[in-house]
Parts: sequence; structure tokens; C-alpha cells
Amino acid sequence: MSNEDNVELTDGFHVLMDTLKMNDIDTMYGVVGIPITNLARLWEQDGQKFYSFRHEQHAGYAASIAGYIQGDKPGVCLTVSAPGFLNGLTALAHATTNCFPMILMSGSSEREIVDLMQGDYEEMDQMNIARPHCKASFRINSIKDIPIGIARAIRTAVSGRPGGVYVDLPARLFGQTLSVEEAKQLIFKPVDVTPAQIPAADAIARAAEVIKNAKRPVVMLGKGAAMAKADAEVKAFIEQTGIPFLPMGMAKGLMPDTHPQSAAATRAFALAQCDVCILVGARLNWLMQHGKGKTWGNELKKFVQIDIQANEIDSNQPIAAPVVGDVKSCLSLLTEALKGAPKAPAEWTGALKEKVDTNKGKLATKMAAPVAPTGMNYSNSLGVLKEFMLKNPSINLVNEGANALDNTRMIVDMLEPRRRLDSGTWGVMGIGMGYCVAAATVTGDPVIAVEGDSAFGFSGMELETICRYNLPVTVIIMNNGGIYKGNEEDPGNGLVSCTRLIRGRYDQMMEAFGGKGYLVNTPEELKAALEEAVASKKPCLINAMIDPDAGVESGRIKSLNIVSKVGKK
Ligand SMILES: CC(C)(COP(=O)(O)OP(=O)(O)OC[C@H]1O[C@@H](n2cnc3c(N)ncnc32)[C@H](O)[C@@H]1OP(=O)(O)O)[C@@H](O)C(=O)NCCC(=O)NCCSC(=O)C(=O)O
Ligand SMILES: Cc1ncc(Cc2csc(CCOP(=O)(O)OP(=O)(O)O)c2C)c(N)n1
Ligand SMILES: [Mg+2]
Repeated sequence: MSNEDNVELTDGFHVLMDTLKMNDIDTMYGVVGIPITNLARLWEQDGQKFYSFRHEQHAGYAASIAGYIQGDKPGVCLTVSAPGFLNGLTALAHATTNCFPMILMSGSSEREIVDLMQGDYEEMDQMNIARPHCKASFRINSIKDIPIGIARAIRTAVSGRPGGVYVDLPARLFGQTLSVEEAKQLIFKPVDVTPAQIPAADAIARAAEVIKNAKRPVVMLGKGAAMAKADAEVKAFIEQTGIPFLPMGMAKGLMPDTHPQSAAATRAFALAQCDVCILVGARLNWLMQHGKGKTWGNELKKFVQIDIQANEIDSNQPIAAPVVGDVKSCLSLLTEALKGAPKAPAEWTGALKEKVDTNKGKLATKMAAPVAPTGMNYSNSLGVLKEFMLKNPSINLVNEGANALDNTRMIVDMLEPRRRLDSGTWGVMGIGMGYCVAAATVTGDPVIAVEGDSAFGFSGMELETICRYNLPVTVIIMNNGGIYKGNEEDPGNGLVSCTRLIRGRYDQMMEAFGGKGYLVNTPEELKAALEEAVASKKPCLINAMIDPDAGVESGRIKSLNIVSKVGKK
């Protein structure tokens, strides 16, 4: 298009697209509508990928985990204004809480109408509403600011402690025009958006001293270390020092769960008995009981903490040796500083190994137990998946639920990093199908999702999305007919228990969209279905019937529930 002076013009749609492409972003997840439908159309016509979801929350979860898997590039979610923005905001907050780099872009109303509250179509002050729930919230009002605005959003999302960034796009921005020549001058790719953050030499020396004097050290690996892709540095540090390690859920596979130094199978003993705990990209938050209490032997441990965020240090407990920097730089320097130092004491590693072997033996017995008349339980069903994943480690494992989550985390060993994608820091339900779409589209590898039947319900409609894009996703529903369990007594007066669900034919739901459904009642049937489903590289759903009595309310975190002391009024 040219203007009256025959100057070739571009517009907001195309400057935004060209800026995203300049930054190696070729994929967006979202739901179309006013005012962004034509952006999605033009994006697809330009040969880029737009995964069109059924609900913005799941598109947002897809973008959040895409950012985690990629690490140095944010996942991008595109939504309409107001309700679409709000649906995406949950995922943006989830990304920020989990430190996943993600950008939520939403169409919006013009400032002058919003500020006078004149009742625009889907009017909402989105930029300000987003601000408390993300690392930064920007609004781009002028076509000339699109390149710098997107550059700021990308750098903010991926640098330092990664997180979510909101970019507000008023409808009129897309229709603004600019000469192609000027646009070319303005569009740029920011330099070094994830710079190394080198720790101070004295911090390394202090940490090395604490570790050298430790009698019973452990390493706790967090998903921050997994996202940093510090795979080689973690391996070198662990194996040079001989220190036992434990992974948080999504850090499983950073070191293979089958590694001889893994103490995961005796977590309680390891944390209670250790004298020094080295936190690597892991926060001392609720998932680690804030570093205090029975879990930690009711005594203050000496903590070495490697974290990119300076004010994470001392967040919950005094940290004896803070090491602020990126995981790769910190571990490389710490490994160098510990060269020649004695390995972790054999008395300690031997004691852990003994308990690990005992606990693994106990679990093996549970996994081999015959199926009761009331159906499979979590152990003898997930034992099948354990064996399958050991033979097929390059598969993405999505996981949510309560018992479905905790038992899968405990039973299913991971051998590769960034493959286990679960409810994360918030323990949120609903990440399932969005994570499946992103894991399949970002990695190109098959996905298995182990879903509690309640958890699946949060995103189940996205089975249609998975079928529409014909993704290699196998969903396993752990169908115990309930939130936590399926056998709670009804409260009476014709009311149905708040934790009961219909033990539905989810396999038929998948078939409704053209996928393949399996209904299985035994580990043998589960094994056969799993092998066939994953080999097909097609959308499949295995409806695994689990004993309604299997499971515990809230799984491993039952103690967080407050129980009334005054009983029924
Ligand atoms: C908080 C936690 C980090 C605490 O970890 P733990 O559960 O104590 O440990 P793990 O899960 O690692 O292991 C559990 C136990 O199994 C043992 N274990 C682990 N692996 C093995 C193997 N391979 N063999 C044998 N035994 C094993 C381990 O030593 C622990 O036993 P011991 O050593 O004997 O202790 C974890 O529970 C967690 O990540 N929970 C997430 C909860 C969540 O988000 N739920 C969804 C929302 S629920 C909700 O919102 C709601 O209900 O409402
Ligand atoms: C957004 C949100 N809403 C509710 C909840 C609370 C919850 C935690 S776990 C769970 C489902 C547990 O049942 P499921 O069938 O999935 O698993 P299982 O134990 O194997 O039976 C709920 C509702 C959370 N965490 N997030
Ligand atoms: Mg259930």
C-alpha cells in the first residue's frame, strides 16, 4: 500500500508481526475475536503458527510452559480484551509465580474511552489490572513504539528471574500506518537478553568453605536449574562432590532419577538429617516447608543458596552462604573452587543409599500387587508407566491432580531434563491440555499426560484442540470418580458429596473429536493401550479405572487442610 506521495506503507499489524519474527518468535497460542482476529489471520498467512484454543486460560498455560521449555524465548499468548484478557491473566500470574518467561498480548480499548469509563466494547483498564500479577505491564499506543515495546517485553520476560509480561494493544494501533523504510529502521533484536550473571568471588569462597566442612550435605535441585539448562554444570558439580541430591517435581530428570547419588527415595530422612542443604534454583517456599519444622529435623540447617534473584536470599530462613547469579555461572565457579576437596562422607552417603534401597523395595512390592476387585490403585497402574518411561525417556510427561500428581511424581522416574511438566509452585489444576499442546509443538516429541479425573475437567475441552492439530498426545485419566477419592458419603438431604464425580467415559469424549479412546481396568490393559497409543503418534485417551477408595484427600499435602474443631452446626 502507498500514500499520495507514492511512499510504500506498512501498518500496526505488520510492524508487530515483523518485530516478533525479528526476535525468533514464530508461534502464538490464543483465542481470536475483536480486535485481534485479523492479526491471527495475517500471522498464519505469513506462515507463522497460531494455535487456536477453546479457552484463553489454556492458551496461556501453553504459552507459559513453552517459555519454560525454551528458556531464552518467551511463550506468547494472544487474546481479545476484557474477558479474554482476564482468562489469560490466570496463566500470566501462574507464569510469574513459576518464573516462566511468557508474554500475554491482549487487544484493548482506547485510553481516552477507558479513562472516562464511557462503556467501550469489552472496556477494561487491562494494563493496570495486569500489573500486580506479572513482572511488567506495558501498553503500546503508537506504531513507532511497537519495536521497543516488544523488545522490552521480551527482555523483561527472560532476563534475571524470568516471568510473565503483559502487553496491551489498543485496537486503533493495528490500523496505524508508517513508511516501510522507517519501520525497517525501528525494528531491532535486543542484544544478549539473558546475560550471564556472575557471582562474587567471595560468595563462591564462602559457599565452598561451608560445603567442605559439611558432614551430611544434600543438594536440592529446583526447576530454576532445569530452565537454565545447566545440565552439564549440575552433573559436574554433583559427581565431583559426590553429594546426594533431591529434585523438586519439575527438576526431575535434570539428573536421572536412577542416578546412584539420588536421595529422592528417602526425602524425609535426607532433609531431617542433613547439616548443609545446597539450594540450586530452588526456593525455600511452601514446597520445602519454608526450611523449618519437622521436615528439617526441627533445627536450622546451614543453607547454601544459588539463585538469580538477590532478594530471594533469606526469604524464609537465614542463608549461610548466598550465591547470587545464574545457575550455570555459579555452579561452574563452585565446582572449580571445590576441585580436590574430599567427596561427601561415605558414612552419610552409605546411610542414604541403604534407605533408598529399602524404600524402593517397598514401592516395588506395591507396584507388583495384584489388582483388587475394586480396581487398580495408583501404584500398580503407574508402575506400568514407570517401566514405559524408562524405555522411552524422550517423552514429555504432563501431570496434575492430587493423588494422580503425587503418586506419578514418586513412582515415575525421569531420565531427561525439562520433560516433567506439572502443577508447579501453585499446585494449580488446569495446566494439563495447554501444557500438552505446547510440549508437543515446542519439542516435536510425544506427550503423555497423567491426569486426575477432576484436574482433567479444568481443560478437557482442549481435547478438540489437540485433535484439530493432530498432536502426538496420550492422555491417561486416573479415573477414581472423585476429587481425591470417589467414595465420599453424600451429606444427606439429597445432596451429593462435593468431592464425587461421575466415573465418566472420557475415552468416548476423545473419540467424539476423532481421537482414539481406550477403557482399561488392569495394568496389562494399560500397558497395551499405552504402547499402541504412543506408537500411533495420534491423539489418544486412556481411561484408566482406579479404585474410588484409592487416594488421600489432598494427597501428600493433606496437612494443609484446616479441619473444623466445632463440627457441624
Ligand atoms: C510438598 C512436596 C515437595 C513434599 O514432598 P514429599 O511429598 O514429602 O516427597 P516426594 O513427593 O518427593 O516423595 C514422597 C515420598 O515417597 C518417597 N519416594 C520418592 N521417590 C521414591 C521412590 N522412587 N521409591 C520409593 N519411595 C520414594 C519419598 O522419600 C517420600 O517419602 P518419605 O521420605 O518417607 O517422606 C510434594 O508433596 C509436592 O511437590 N507436592 C505438590 C502438592 C500439590 O501441588 N498438589 C496439588 C494441589 S492439592 C490442592 O491444591 C488441594 O488439595 O486443594
Ligand atoms: C485451579 C484450582 N482449583 C482447585 C484446586 C484444588 C485441587 C487440588 S487437586 C484437585 C483435583 C484432585 O482430584 P483429581 O481427580 O484431579 O486427582 P486425584 O487425587 O487423583 O483424584 C483440586 C480440585 C487447585 N489446586 N487448583
Ligand atoms: Mg480423582
